[in-house]
Amino acid sequence: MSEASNPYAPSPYDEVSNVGNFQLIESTLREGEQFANAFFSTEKKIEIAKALDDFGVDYIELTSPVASEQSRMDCEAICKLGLKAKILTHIRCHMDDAKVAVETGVDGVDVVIGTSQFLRQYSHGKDMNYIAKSAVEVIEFVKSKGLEIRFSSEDSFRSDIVDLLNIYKTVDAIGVNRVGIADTVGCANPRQVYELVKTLKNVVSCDIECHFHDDTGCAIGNAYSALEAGARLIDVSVLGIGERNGITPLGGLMARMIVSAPDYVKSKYKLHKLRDLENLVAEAVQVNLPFNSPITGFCAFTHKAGIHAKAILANPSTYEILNPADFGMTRYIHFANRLTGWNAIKSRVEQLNLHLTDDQIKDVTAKIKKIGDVRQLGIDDVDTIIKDFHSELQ
Ligand SMILES: CC(=O)SCCNC(=O)CCNC(=O)[C@H](O)C(C)(C)COP(=O)(O)OP(=O)(O)OC[C@H]1O[C@@H](n2cnc3c(N)ncnc32)[C@H](O)[C@@H]1OP(=O)(O)O
Ligand SMILES: O=C(O)CCC(=O)C(=O)O
Ligand SMILES: [Zn+2]
Repeated sequence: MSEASNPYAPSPYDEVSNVGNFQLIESTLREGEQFANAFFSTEKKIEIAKALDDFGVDYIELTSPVASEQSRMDCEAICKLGLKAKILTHIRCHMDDAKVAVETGVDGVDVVIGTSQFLRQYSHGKDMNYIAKSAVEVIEFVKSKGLEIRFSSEDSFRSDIVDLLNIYKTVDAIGVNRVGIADTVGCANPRQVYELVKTLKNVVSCDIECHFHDDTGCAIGNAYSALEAGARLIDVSVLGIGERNGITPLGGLMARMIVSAPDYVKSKYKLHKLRDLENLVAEAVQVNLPFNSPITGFCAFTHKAGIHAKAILANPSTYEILNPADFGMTRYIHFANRLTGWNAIKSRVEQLNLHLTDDQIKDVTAKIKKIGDVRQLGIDDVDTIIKDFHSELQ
């Protein structure tokens, strides 16, 4: 489908939308390292960074170099790989951290500080004046080293809107490359995201980056809303790994975005590498790929009920918004169950290279459903039922 005739594409009148012009800040090696199971050796970090680069992400964000001596050395090692993606590290809004960060060889620094009352009171204990003063100091210092700098307000959606807009205005005025909005606790909904991004867009001239946690299941939807409202960059991690239940997953966002901006997504990202990338990270953090992951979940392109199977066989678009071939995947018609129908069984009969009339196929389908009523069926069971039925007719 061309983007002009695509009903899921942004309207041409929607001037602020970046749905067809977004960038990814890939944070598996920063936010993802905050996932409960994560421990990445230097070799594993390098393998993941190379795979992310090959996939085509725009930025790779790394753990703060002040987190530990090895974190600092790993940051330096990844910077030396000469990847196409720009390398960022993520630090607190403090000169001590900034001084270490700029020596690692990164292309840019992502600086963050909590602006909500919760974090101001219980995390760093600083007021907005102090935050603004230290932000200006850190930003000017990082810029003086010729590096990209992003300023982000942690817990943006529970921060006072006037405080937020003031601090963003201040950092924009001194030439920050991006400002970040962070839904640190996953409390925001798509409408709130749209409104905040749209408001911010009228206040700053730099790009807007967004970071969404998935505590309430909105991380992909919120990312989409942010882009619709004019945000340019979205933070993702492979499988969404991060603090608690994580952030916007790379694969899930690709699924959403390919529907709305197919040409852009297909030309920019090597989508057929997604499964290998997810397997690499899943193995590194010792989890299985979730069954319900968009695209790579084991049943993401499996069709089971007879009504679905019939229509899918006639035209896959009936029950698929994503084309598995775009991701190097294949669809599967699950016919070994009592919800099957004669059209699915007919397709299996043809695969087995047997010849039965439609009435005969309906009879054998009834047999399959009868057995499927009393026990779980496997492919072999159904093939045997079909072959026996066929032999008895000879
Ligand atoms: C929402 C996010 O995910 S933000 C990114 C989170 N990433 C990390 O935390 C990186 C890994 N962290 C670490 O290795 C450690 O926490 C370190 C090295 C950064 C700090 O370690 P410690 O000095 O032992 O402090 P600790 O972790 O107990 O507490 C955090 C400190 O940072 C301060 N702080 C927290 N956020 C910020 C901020 N954005 N800007 C400046 N200072 C901050 C807190 O006030 C506290 O300082 P304190 O020593 O005066 O109490
Ligand atoms: O730096 C940011 O924008 C986000 C930091 C973070 O991980 C969060 O607030 O959840
Ligand atoms: Zn986060």
